[in-house]
Amino acid sequence: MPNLNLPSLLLTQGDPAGIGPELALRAWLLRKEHALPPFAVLSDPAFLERVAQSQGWDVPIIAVETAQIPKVFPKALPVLPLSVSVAAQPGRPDAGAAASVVESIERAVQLVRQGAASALVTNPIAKHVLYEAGFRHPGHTEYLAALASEGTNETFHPVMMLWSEQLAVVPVTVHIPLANVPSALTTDLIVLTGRIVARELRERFGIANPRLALAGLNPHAGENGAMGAEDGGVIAPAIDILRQEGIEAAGPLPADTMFHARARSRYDAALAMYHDQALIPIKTIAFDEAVNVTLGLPFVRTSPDHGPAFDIAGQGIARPDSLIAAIKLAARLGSP
Ligand SMILES: NC(=O)C1=CN([C@@H]2O[C@H](COP(=O)(O)OP(=O)(O)OC[C@H]3O[C@@H](n4cnc5c(N)ncnc54)[C@H](O)[C@@H]3O)[C@@H](O)[C@H]2O)C=CC1
Ligand SMILES: NCC(=O)COP(=O)(O)O
Repeated sequence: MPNLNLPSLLLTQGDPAGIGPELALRAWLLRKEHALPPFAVLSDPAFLERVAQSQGWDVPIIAVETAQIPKVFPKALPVLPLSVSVAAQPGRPDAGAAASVVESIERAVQLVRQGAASALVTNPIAKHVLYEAGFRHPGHTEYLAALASEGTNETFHPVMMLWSEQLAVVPVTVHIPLANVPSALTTDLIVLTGRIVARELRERFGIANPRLALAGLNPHAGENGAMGAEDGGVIAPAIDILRQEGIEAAGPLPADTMFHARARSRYDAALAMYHDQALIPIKTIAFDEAVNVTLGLPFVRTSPDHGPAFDIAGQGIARPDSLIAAIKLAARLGSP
């Protein structure tokens, strides 16, 4: 049975030509099996009806306001209608759909900030498609931080964490070209990221004394400076500062030997220095289960670990596991 006592979640539409819309429908179909909390999708109800029909899935869709989500959820997929209609051909991304993608994210953030829902689960977007339409943020992670600070005097440093039962990883630098990583990597940035991760593992994940492991940047963590200066000159000083603040932090560790099973048992989260150093191990170990969670925001945001998978969109073969894991984690972290 779906657990109707849990607060409602909001799912964004994601790229309508990708697998996000069909995964939202699948998650609703699997709601009882996975005891999912009530959720609604911010999209065009007629578009989602067409997606369900094209797959031959029996998913009644009802346009709602947030207060109605728990009541409607057991019998139909609640949808918060957007101001625009949505049309898309599976696997054929079109920058013309960007307005609906962005509205879905913005309205979901607004509603969560107003307390009308407990957390946000974003469906995948293709960043290059949004860039074509003038979107200026590297991805959700950075965009959500900008939305979170709107109308306040606060700024938020968003931290991307990919989490699974087997491994949690955090890229310290995120959506930047590899060539820019060494100059973007500063002791301050690593310390700030480590503090946020330690705090949220404690406060949101309930780990009393989080253990962090920090990767080096260069082969063999720099081989005592012979293979790069960042490990000793930038990362090691950050680890010293984190330790002085009482945070358990190991490293800089050679990245090639810190992700096997025995090594993973020694830490709660690995801080990697760039995107692929973090995401390759977790997507190799736990592609179907891992969840992307943004730390450092004043609200909970999770997402599946994968992208819009245009190559299989509309075929009904995309696995809903990571979206379901994202819904479960959002419910857990968003519970009062
Ligand atoms: N949270 C987000 O919005 C994310 C967005 N992206 C975006 O995705 C776009 C495309 O990236 P790709 O590298 O192609 O990654 P992708 O994750 O969309 O696809 C990579 C491969 O994994 C497969 N795959 C992905 N999800 C699957 C699922 N649920 N079930 C079965 N197979 C699945 C795809 O079919 C493809 O072969 C990029 O533009 C990137 O910006 C990537 C990751 C997360
Ligand atoms: N590879 C993960 C990813 O790109 C997710 O980015 P975001 O849209 O969640 O910021």
